[in-house]
Amino acid sequence: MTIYAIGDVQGCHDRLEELLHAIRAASAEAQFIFVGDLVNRGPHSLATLRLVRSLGDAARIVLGNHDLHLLAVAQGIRAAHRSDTLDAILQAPDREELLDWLRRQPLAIFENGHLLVHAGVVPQWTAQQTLELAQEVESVLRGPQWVSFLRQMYGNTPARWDDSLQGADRLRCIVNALTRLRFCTADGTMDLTSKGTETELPGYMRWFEVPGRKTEDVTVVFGHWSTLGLIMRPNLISLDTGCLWGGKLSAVCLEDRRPIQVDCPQYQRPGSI
Ligand SMILES: Nc1ncnc2c1ncn2[C@@H]1O[C@H](COP(=O)(O)OP(=O)(O)OP(=O)(O)OP(=O)(O)OC[C@H]2O[C@@H](n3cnc4c(N)ncnc43)[C@H](O)[C@@H]2O)[C@@H](O)[C@H]1O
Repeated sequence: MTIYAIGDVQGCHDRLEELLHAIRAASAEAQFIFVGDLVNRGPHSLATLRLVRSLGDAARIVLGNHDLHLLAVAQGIRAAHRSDTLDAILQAPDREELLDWLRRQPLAIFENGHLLVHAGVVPQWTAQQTLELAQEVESVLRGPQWVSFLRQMYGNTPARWDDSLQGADRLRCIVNALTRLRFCTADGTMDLTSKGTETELPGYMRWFEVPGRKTEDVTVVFGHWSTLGLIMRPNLISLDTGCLWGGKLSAVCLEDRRPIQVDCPQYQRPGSI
């Protein structure tokens, strides 16, 4: 089975259609794993959601922070941001089916030696532990308490994972690592504010450059961090190539690591948000 991981689409539906076309030209039976942030800030979030859902069993996704943001806005828990492009989804006749489908998606997937998450993994977590912790959040999102979970999801604390964390703090820490992490310290303390490629905060580094992180034995595939661009290392693939910002939309074949990219017009100007 040929599987392509696909980076952050963020509502760039037409670019996604072009990318899927290019992938299928290379491999007609290809399957897809999206690394999250299907929606928001780009022009066609509704069409993107419908397209990915319509792929059925051929597509899997992990949830990103913008996908969770959509769920929270739809429940009236968060106000829409001025740069949001979610209105068409919120007004769509199939809104409930789409949102119900979205909230049942995982936050981490393991596929043939690859761990796929939206943003990152703290250094203390093994791949197996990451999947188990993701499942804790997934079961809440799929269950009757999902709206109250979203109410408690926001915030940057606790900044450091501890196995003894309980309740909302535990779930928030898991969500923040999997969907928002960029920089952390060697002991896994997260900085959830810096967005560039480097941080000047002493002791903080890119999460995937923490020496001895426990996911070094698998290939972690992630999106979220558009300023990094495409990174391919033996045990790492970074896939958000700034489609939204006038970069590219990228896919990488998990079997042979062949990248396929399409160029994107600039929908948002860097620095304007
Ligand atoms: N538990 C939780 N707690 C809090 N919030 C939660 C949450 N769960 C979900 N959320 C939600 O998360 C949402 C987004 O938060 P934000 O903080 O707004 O978004 P982000 O995903 O961190 O950054 P962004 O989307 O700008 O990232 P990118 O790498 O593309 O871009 C990064 C920067 O790079 C810049 N950039 C891009 N391309 C560039 C280029 N070519 N040159 C220079 N700069 C560039 C851009 O200007 C941009 O500022 C919020 O709506 C919130 O509701």
